[in-house]
Amino acid sequence: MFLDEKYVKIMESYSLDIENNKLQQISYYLNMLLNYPANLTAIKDKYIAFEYHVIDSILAAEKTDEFSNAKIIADLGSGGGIPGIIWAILYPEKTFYLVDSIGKKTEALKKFYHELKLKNVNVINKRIEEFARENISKFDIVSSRALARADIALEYSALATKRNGYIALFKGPLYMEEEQKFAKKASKLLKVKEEKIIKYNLFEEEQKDRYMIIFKKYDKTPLKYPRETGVPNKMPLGGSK
Ligand SMILES: C[S@@+](CC[C@H](N)C(=O)[O-])C[C@H]1O[C@@H](n2cnc3c(N)ncnc32)[C@H](O)[C@@H]1O
Repeated sequence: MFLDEKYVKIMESYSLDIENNKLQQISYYLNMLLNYPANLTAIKDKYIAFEYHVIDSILAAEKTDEFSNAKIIADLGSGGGIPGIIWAILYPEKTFYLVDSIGKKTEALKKFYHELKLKNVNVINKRIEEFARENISKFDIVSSRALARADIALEYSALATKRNGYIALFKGPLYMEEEQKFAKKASKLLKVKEEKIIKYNLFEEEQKDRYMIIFKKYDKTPLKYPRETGVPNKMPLGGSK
């Protein structure tokens, strides 16, 4: 399989060392993602997409210690498969559940994992609120990227997370400025606690700050959460938008 040297250079610039066969699979995935007939990502330049989507997913996982022991992980609102498909390529020994309510996205995800011959991916076409009620305390880590404001993402994630497991939210700097106060209110109700904030940078020149916000589930989440489908987003636990 052809491997674009520029991807290797980008990886090196972040001091990342990924086996060649995995990098080839990631490059094949990115090619499918960017050329898929339905629009799955706004970014059309493959090198920018590589940095914005792929490096973001890799750095987030590598910098999160909790990730190394996790065996079963959910990616809520996976869209075109970020981070779920990239993580499934990188960590074949872990099992991933990728959830999205939009049928054309889950169809694309099924095609991608089939083409990539991934054996560790489950794609679920469902609203997250329903998925959570059917998968209580199942996951070591429940993660999401660009899904919703932090308090809403927490309500979606908490029930399906194991006790002493983690919720991992991909966020930008606006988390501290705008979302943290909402997340705090929701955390108390859901029995989760913000444990740490992991910072990393994307794009050398612009130094784009990215954050993984890690919450620990310290007790059982009351079964009334997540509330009925659509309610978490309409009436967020942290207060009105
Ligand atoms: C902005 S996209 C992000 C996709 C991907 N995680 C990424 O970073 O590129 C958010 C995705 O979440 C899905 N989504 C939002 N709310 C949802 C819900 N309540 N249940 C299931 N999927 C949901 C949408 O369909 C969409 O594909």
